[in-house]
Amino acid sequence: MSIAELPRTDRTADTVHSDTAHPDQAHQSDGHSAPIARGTAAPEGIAGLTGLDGLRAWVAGIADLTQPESIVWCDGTPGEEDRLTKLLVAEGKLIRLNPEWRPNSFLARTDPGDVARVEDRTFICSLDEQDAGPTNNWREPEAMRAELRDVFAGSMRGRTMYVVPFSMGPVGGPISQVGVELTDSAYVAVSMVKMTRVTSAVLDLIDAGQPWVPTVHSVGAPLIDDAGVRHDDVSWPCNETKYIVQFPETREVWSYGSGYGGNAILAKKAFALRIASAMARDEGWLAEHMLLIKVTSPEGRAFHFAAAFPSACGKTNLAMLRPTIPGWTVETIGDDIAWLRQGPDGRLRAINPEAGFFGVAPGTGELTNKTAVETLWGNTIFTNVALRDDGDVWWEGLTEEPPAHLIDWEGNDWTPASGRPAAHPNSRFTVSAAQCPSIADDWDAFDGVPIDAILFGGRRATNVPLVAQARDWKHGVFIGATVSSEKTAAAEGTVGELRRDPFAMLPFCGYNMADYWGHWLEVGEQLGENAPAVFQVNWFRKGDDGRFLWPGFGENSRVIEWIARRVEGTADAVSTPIGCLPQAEQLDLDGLDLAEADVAELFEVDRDSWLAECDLTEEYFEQFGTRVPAALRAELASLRYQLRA
Ligand SMILES: Nc1nc2c(ncn2[C@@H]2O[C@H](COP(=O)(O)OP(=O)(O)OP(=O)(O)O)[C@@H](O)[C@H]2O)c(=O)[nH]1
Ligand SMILES: O=C([O-])CC(=O)C(=O)O
Ligand SMILES: [Mn+2]
Repeated sequence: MSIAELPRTDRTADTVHSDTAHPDQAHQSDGHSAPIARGTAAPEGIAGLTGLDGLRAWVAGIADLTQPESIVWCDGTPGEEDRLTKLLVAEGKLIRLNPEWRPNSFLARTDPGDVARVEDRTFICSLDEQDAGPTNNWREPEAMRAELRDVFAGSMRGRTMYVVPFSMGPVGGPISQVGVELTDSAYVAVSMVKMTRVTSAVLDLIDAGQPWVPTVHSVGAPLIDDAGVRHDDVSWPCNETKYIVQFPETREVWSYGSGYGGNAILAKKAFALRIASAMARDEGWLAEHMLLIKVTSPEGRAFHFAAAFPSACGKTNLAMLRPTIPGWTVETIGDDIAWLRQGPDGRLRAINPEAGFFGVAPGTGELTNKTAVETLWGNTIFTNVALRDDGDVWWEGLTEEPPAHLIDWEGNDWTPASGRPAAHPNSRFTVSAAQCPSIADDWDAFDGVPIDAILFGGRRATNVPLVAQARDWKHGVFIGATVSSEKTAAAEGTVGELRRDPFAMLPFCGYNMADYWGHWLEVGEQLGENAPAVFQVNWFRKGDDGRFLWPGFGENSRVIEWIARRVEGTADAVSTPIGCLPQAEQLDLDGLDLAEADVAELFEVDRDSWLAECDLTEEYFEQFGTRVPAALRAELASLRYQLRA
């Protein structure tokens, strides 16, 4: 057996261990207090918790607080995953899919109230409110710690607490970081194994003194109540009250009440973006909501692009793009998060810190994203998709014709006449990156890949052209800072509402957004001549009749080609106030059935609506006061000047 089962025998978390456990895990913990009980938000991070002793003390402290029935240390081995998924099936928390169609794959159905990220329950608890900024929910750290102490007290009673040590990025790599998630959800533990590098090698790094990020997760549904009475479990335990809390100074995460991936797989949005963005600010690098691809031209030249699009705006699809134009290939490096740092050669280098994909199911089909469909052949956890009568899964867009009968994501009978989606719009798949047929050979390169271009995108029915190139880095930062996009089902709220989502980081920036823009400007200065080219793209512009003007998906390769040619210096552009656009004949539209009027509209820059957009930008900047970098105000002034010319 590869897991150390460590049942608690009393409140000091005495442990027994299996003979295959990491040698140091066998050490009996001594019930030191956890960081939550330190009573101070002093920015010493986990300085007091270095080494394995520090880790054990922290685990014991959290166990004291949350009172789990047993503690299991995870090491990410296949045997462990098998054991956990079998347990989840036995508990009715996962449905095993028909192995004939989908080997070693499972379906989870969440509570209908726990289907997406909860942005209004996501908190940045910096010491100074101004450091969280107006776009984050701020709470005073001490007050939040007191509140968390209350909600986490006894929250794991009757459950197992999993200790999940993980590396973001290749273990020991120069851009990588390590962390540990404590969770009372086996679904989350298994998801972490697919999404990150869970291995006992992380414990060796911690043992050697490497700093690590502590993260705590509880579904907030103890099985034993205050009177000591045991209750039956449910298939998706969660709590109506939710907290997703980041302490950027002490680099800690606390998540309570939700089992949904974006709220509970804490290595992902909470650590790799909210905490990591604050680390990156302090240390001179970038933690971004970006996909990473390697693009190879017919002549064999390789380019690497990073692209930031808001949630459910096409990152996974672009990361797995199948070019429709001859001679070009696109390979996948990452689909959601990138960490970027200037390398010894002066260039900006990027890694994908994750090791799996937590992708949107609806809209993923043979015609739109065949690579994803192939990636999902087996070893996949599906959440909130529909179940077919033959024991396989289905979602809107997987096939053109829906099956005649399904069980929908809420467990009810469904037919095409039901008049509601069979899969939840934010239903997801969780699968390891290694299974992706388009994964690049160097996707897990120790020191990352050199970035040639950065793309910013959003979901805009109007105004924003198919593609435009920023004049320089500063203009690029202005474009990134002012992106607006229609809201999607990836977060609770009104779908379709237009909102500013700077750098696609609105829900993920762990500090003041205006300071973040300033940080980007500084990184640009540091990169100088080596700074990547910056572009804006929009696959989602619509005609008056409401249909998409651009076919998107594989056809986006035509835009990728133009971008690569711009980087290479072999494609021309026309200068407009908002940036450099391709002339129609410079973009390869061969074989596309596009009306001339539609092409014209795709590239239209309407001066009046852009001037109106400038007014909104000025208004938007106001909330950040004097923290808005002067360079961005200058960009706004220059844009207005050119639009009025
Ligand atoms: N019309 C159109 N739709 C697209 C295009 N690319 C992606 N989509 C759709 O947009 C939705 C979200 O796409 P994803 O690629 O999963 O988005 P994402 O940015 O990875 O989303 P997160 O995982 O939430 O960060 C899916 O329903 C896609 O089918 C495109 O080029 N055109
Ligand atoms: O975090 C999540 O729930 C999924 C995701 O990638 C996003 O919303 O950007
Ligand atoms: Mn995402």
